[in-house]
Amino acid sequence: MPHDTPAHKRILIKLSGEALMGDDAFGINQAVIGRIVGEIAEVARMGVQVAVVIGGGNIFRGMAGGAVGMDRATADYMGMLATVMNALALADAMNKTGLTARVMSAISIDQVVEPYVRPKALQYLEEGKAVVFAAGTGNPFFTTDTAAALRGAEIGAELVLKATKVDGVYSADPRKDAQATRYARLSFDEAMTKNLGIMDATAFALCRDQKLPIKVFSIFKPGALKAVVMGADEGTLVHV
Ligand SMILES: Nc1ncnc2c1ncn2[C@@H]1O[C@H](COP(=O)(O)OP(=O)(O)O)[C@@H](O)[C@H]1O
Ligand SMILES: O=c1ccn([C@@H]2O[C@H](COP(=O)(O)OP(=O)(O)O)[C@@H](O)[C@H]2O)c(=O)[nH]1
Repeated sequence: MPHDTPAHKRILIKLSGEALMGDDAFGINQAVIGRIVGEIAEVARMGVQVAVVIGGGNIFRGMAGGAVGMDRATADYMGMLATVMNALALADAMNKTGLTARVMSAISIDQVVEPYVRPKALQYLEEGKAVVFAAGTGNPFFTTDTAAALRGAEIGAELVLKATKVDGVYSADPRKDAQATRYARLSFDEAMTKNLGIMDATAFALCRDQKLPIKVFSIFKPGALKAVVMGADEGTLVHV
């Protein structure tokens, strides 16, 4: 049911690294980042407290081609460092739009960004600052989707918003199966037993146990983020 005021007070947005590439083959596209940040700033101006977990897939992924033959943990640390680069770019763009952003990293890299300290993150959110969580969970063998579930639970977010390339959860990967149909809502158990592939099982399990719902929506659809925040029927809701 749409509201006149935001339906949520504190949200955690998971932004895929690949969303920052736009149509480029690699890296960060400033025009794309500017547009995404504009949408985030709009919901922040409505009084919603915003935290972001940023991915790194546009630069490096522990499981991708560039890491073949590498020790997995080492490759994953490279992936986490990639998310730090994205976090810096995102916070820079946020600061330019008038939002005040703070980056907090799960691995210590003190000359570059401050470490993740939960009470400090909560303080920033209360002050209306946007907090960008970098370096995922700080552990190899995890993903930034799991980091989103973890940080979302830690900061008491009411909803995890998975901002991605597709406009919801489908019966099969819509990029591979044209017959796939989109769910308006589904339970965590369904998402996990059907192996729907949009998020990893660790992230789903953590959100399920913490009763933290997830909205999957397209970051490429203008206005979709605001619609989700207003409680509109946008994307797919994954719930307990
Ligand atoms: N059942 C499904 N419903 C929706 N998307 C799916 C599904 N299975 C796999 N996907 C894929 O998951 C991707 C979204 O996850 P995301 O984490 O943003 O991408 P990536 O893993 O490439 O960073 C989409 O690009 C989509 O192709
Ligand atoms: O807690 C974490 C989060 C991320 N990563 C590494 O960082 C990469 C980039 O993150 P992810 O693939 O989740 O980014 P996205 O798909 O959102 O762009 C991953 O492939 C992993 O190699 C990790 O090891 N631990």
